[in-house]
Amino acid sequence: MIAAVVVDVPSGSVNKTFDYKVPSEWETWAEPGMRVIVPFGPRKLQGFILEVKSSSPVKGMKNISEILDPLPVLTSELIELGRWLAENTLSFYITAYQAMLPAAMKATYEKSFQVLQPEKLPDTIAPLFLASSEINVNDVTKENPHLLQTLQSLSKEGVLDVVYKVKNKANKKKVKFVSLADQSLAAEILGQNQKKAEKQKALLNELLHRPPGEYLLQEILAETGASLPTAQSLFKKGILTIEEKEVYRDPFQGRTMKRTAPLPLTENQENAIKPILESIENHNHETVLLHGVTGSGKTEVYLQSIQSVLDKGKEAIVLVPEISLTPQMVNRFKGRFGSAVAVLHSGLSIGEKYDEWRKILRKEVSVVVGARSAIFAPFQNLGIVIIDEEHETSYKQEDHPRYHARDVAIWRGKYHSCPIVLGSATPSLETYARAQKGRYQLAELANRVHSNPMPEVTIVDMREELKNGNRSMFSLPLMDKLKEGLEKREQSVLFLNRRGYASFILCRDCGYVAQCPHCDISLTYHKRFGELKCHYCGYKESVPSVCPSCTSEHIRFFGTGTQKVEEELAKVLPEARVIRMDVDTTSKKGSHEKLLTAFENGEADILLGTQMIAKGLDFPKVTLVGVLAADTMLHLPDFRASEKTFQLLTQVSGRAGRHELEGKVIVQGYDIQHYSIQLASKHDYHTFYQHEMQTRKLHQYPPFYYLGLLTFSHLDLMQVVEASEKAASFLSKRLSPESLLLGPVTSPIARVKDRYRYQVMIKYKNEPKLRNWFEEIMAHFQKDKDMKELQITGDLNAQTLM
Ligand SMILES: Nc1ncnc2c1ncn2[C@@H]1O[C@H](COP(=O)(O)OP(=O)(O)OP(=O)(O)O)[C@@H](O)[C@H]1O
Ligand SMILES: [Zn+2]
Ligand SMILES: [Zn+2]
Repeated sequence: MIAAVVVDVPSGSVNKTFDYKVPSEWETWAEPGMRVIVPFGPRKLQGFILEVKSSSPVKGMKNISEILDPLPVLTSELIELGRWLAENTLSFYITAYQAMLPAAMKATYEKSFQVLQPEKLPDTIAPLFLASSEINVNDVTKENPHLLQTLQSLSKEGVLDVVYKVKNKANKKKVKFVSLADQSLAAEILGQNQKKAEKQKALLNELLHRPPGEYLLQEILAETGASLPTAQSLFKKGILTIEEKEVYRDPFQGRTMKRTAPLPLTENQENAIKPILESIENHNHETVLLHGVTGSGKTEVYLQSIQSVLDKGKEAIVLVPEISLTPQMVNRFKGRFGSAVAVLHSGLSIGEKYDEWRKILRKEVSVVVGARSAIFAPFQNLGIVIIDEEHETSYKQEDHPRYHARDVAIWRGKYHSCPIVLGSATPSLETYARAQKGRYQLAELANRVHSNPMPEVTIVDMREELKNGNRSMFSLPLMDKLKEGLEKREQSVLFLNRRGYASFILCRDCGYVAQCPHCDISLTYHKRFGELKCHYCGYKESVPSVCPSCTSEHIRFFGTGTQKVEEELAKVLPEARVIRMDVDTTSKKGSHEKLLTAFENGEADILLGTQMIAKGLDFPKVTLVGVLAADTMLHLPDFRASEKTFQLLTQVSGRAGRHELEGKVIVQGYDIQHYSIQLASKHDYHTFYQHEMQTRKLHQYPPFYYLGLLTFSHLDLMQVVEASEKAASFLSKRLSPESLLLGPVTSPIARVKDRYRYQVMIKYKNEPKLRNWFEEIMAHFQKDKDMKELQITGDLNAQTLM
């Protein structure tokens, strides 16, 4: 039997399978999708069996060294998906497969020296091998780096051997369980009148009073004050059984979840769920866009759709952006489906993630709630995928493999003939446009549940405030409302948009922000060169000392941090209790949850935070939402700036007045006339969509064009310029006349880790060979010896140009 194996070397020359012999004793065992260890040159590497076959034209095949899994970890579906993924994201097969599995399953490699001829060891080296005939290369490098060269030459002479080992990080957690082995013996000991057996008796007493069965040894010891040796001596006497068993690390241990029952759906929800249920019922693939305003009850529609999938014995994946994967969110799913739910997110330890993932593989759960990579959950009977907040940019992975979870979901939906539900209050333009064209079905929830009104939004012009002598970061209307909330004992949320901070220049008198004359994009301030620059076309100008629009001298970089806001609050509202949530206060594990719970329990009046408080939160007592700098993001060098601003303002406003109490939103900013702010305040997605589509069309951006992006980086500026120019001219000779080639220009982040970055951008509608051209360019420079240090990344559907 022959196994075709893809090995763990992410490189163009080995981006294919290699044939290995399967030793006859493993023939009944080896299957596609299993991890194996194989010899590769002098090394041993981890790999995946992609195929087993009976013959191979290859001569002198080596044997597989080891099979790591008792069962395939990649299903046949995932093997196929990995191929598609690698080809469409221009990444290596091995990278695609590794992205589908928990990090714990990726091998680490160890190299060590082993003594073959001890008598030939020189005196300088011999002491190293006193304790063992083998030493780890890493230990040598750490402790005796000067000996490394000698060791290497000794291995060339055959005195030492170099041994390569593959280490598996995936470890299972084992825990001891205890039970009574002999009830009558136990009773006997309890009856004896021995003083010193006090602890033994307590232990036995505890077990005798519990229903027969096994219990965590740790727990019984803690309960009775007995020690491990006490238990062990009872085990030796045959009174107890102690057994080690594998357990899952449970990040939700000890938490009681209130079970929830399905709510009777409103008429709107009934209409919205119809196309989803139909797709489930008819067993056909359909992508449904669930466009529902904040608080319209989208989650209940998800829950009931999942229920109908589970009723059919199938499984469900729910994707949630990392940032809104809060305990509150998870509880809504665990509360409905209990232990049938696995959770995958980056807050879990490597071991916890591995355990959650194995529950899926072993079919012990049927619902997964997780961030982007949960889309690869190895379900074999998938019945639905739900992507909540589908517009979130975090669904696109900005590293190899550069996949978008939405595309993977739709691929899997076709494979399993099941519905994909994209939910959002502010769908991405791409998605809404597809729904308009009929490629997706559109289901709308235009009102909040029980017709709660959308909160009233007031926009405050901070230029006016400044003119009237208010130099504080809080406008008068916001101060009034904050005070009112305090008096009424209601809660407020203050949101500070930190992205885009200090990178642009703003006139505090007229709101002027410097724009590129060619690209409709704000210019970015480069402090080092004292200039303003366009990251799309390379246009630059020097920093003005007075505002070009109103000649004011109040032209400066803009920015405030949450900490500063907190200090200000303490000055103007000393009686307010404030919880601050930002990267600093939530870095410790569990702190995120602790802060939210404290706020929910009414331990604070004001929740102050960044992006991380914008989404998914549902607090009944929140009546006021204040947005401190609504327009900062507008000036990022990003063609999605308006869309992101609209989305964010809508999400933040959605936190107010979701229950009985009426909500109010105050939005502060300088550039408040901008349509994304004006339309968000009116909760008018449709007009925003129309307006933004026109802008995108005019400037040839998605969804009218796809963006292809090649990024080059090199330590040497000349090399990177040369390579990117060559690539641009190669492409310009081949692209169809409808496509546009822009660049090469420096990347928005012009240098990372001392590497200069350049990019070439292609705006295209239909360029079926673009993938091949990108591959050709990459292969060309890989062969070029002078370009060894050059790195190229390609993206056929870039979401951002950073
Ligand atoms: N059919 C229903 N009957 C009664 N209450 C409902 C119903 N559906 C949803 N709700 C309640 O309405 C509130 C808002 O619903 P939900 O959070 O699902 O909205 P959403 O559209 O997901 O909001 P967002 O996009 O802001 O997260 C929740 O408290 C939910 O329990
Ligand atoms: Zn001005
Ligand atoms: Zn420009």
